[in-house]
Amino acid sequence: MGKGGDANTLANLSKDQTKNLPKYTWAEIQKHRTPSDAWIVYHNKVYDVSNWHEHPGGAVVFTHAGDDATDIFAAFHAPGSQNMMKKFLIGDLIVESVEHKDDKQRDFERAYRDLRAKLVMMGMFKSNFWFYVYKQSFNLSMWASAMAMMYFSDNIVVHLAAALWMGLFFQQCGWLAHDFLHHQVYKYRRYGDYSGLFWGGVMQGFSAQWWKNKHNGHHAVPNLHNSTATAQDGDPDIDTMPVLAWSLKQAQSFRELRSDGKDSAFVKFMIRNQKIFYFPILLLARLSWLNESFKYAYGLGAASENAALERKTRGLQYPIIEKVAIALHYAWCFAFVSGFGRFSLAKSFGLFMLMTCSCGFFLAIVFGLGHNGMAVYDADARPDFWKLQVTTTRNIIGGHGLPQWFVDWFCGGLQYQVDHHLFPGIPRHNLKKTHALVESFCKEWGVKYHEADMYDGTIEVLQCLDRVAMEFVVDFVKDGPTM
Ligand code: HEM
Repeated sequence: MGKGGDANTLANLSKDQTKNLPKYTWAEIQKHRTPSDAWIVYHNKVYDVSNWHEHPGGAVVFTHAGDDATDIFAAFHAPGSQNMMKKFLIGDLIVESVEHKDDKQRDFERAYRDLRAKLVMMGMFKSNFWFYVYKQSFNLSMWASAMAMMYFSDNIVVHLAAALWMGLFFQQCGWLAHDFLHHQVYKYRRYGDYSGLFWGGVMQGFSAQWWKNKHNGHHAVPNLHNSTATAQDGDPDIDTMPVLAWSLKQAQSFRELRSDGKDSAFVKFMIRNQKIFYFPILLLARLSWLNESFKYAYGLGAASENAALERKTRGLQYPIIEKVAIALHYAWCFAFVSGFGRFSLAKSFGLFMLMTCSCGFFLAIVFGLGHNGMAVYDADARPDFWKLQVTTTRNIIGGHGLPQWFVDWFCGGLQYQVDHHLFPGIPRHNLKKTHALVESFCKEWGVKYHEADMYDGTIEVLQCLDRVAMEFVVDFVKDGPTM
């Protein structure tokens, strides 16, 4: 194990390519912002990636069409990937035309790129073999103990406890698959994919490629709204309409889909009461993800047009393994919830729902704490990479009776959500050290960094839902007929 990050990549590229290339203004770059007409900027060079659906990272490449992708590129790629960029190079950016950046902003960007290089030099991107041996052994022992409880006991209380324990096991598998599929663990990326297919597919029931499409998209544009209700240029994780809205604009977004331009009764009811529905929706999250994964892996549909297009044009990277992994998952789950053939259908279904809903809650509460109730941006108003990642994200700390060691274990590294978003390739055991540098960097450059414990963070999320619901109600009351 062990790998280095992408410290400084420009130098490798440009030697024989800089001469006689067309020069483009920033205004020109911004015109090419759709998948069929997509230009991106990387270290002041311009690349045309229009219709490049075969990109090994999938549709996420289009999230930065018409924009600067320098930092998001560094966040995702293995050293050496930039060599593949040559064939897309079409010109140079006229740096003076980038009017929205003053000298202070340029210094800031240089400083955070230097910080990244410093972290690479410090070995923060290198994983610890024994840490992951320990985490995987612990997870396997959770699985084996839940199976044994169901197999050996005839006591219903033990069966219920086993289903809950399995729900927690699924959550922990989610964190392991997350680390592997972000390529935090192995230098050789295929090993990370295989481990992700095991922990995410066989054990957790999710399609690895479905997850990458959704999760990498989220990382590229966290808390960014789609420009229209049908557009695919926003964060898929906050694409929760018509049941939850994270801003007034999002709450109103379904109007444009109706001929009368008004909100449906369903939207009005859901958004008005969204604070109440938040927890029940978390309980159902895993069911929805299982459904999306199954459809994606077996080619039966996709949750978004973006995912459907990626599935159609690129296919699955591991077509057989993906399908077998999910089939194996349901096979062992069936044995587990049926008490190895001893239980009635009703009891088996009840146990399935208990482990599925508890896992949904355990996973989604951490995701919610990570981003919900933090800043949301319109696609057009996206700030620079660092400010976007930091201001849309919340770290989770111990508090209100929950000790830090429990938070660390339960959140699986995502308690350092801010640091993880800035450097998704850093393995979780190095995030604490990384965090110290990130926090002081934010202080030095005046970027608002936020953390809260699980209780306070959840209150912030509910307050945000309530605030948006109130704004929405005021808005449609203002709009409607006088009573
Ligand atoms: C011309 C531009 C680009 C080229 C040539 C390129 C090339 C590649 C290559 C070779 C890989 C596979 C090896 C690796 O993971 O490093 C990859 C993966 C990836 N790329 Fe790109 N890329 C480009 C732009 C982008 C952009 C702009 C984004 C994000 C906005 C992006 C996101 C990703 C992601 C998330 C992966 C990892 C997928 C996985 O884990 O399987 N790429 N890209």
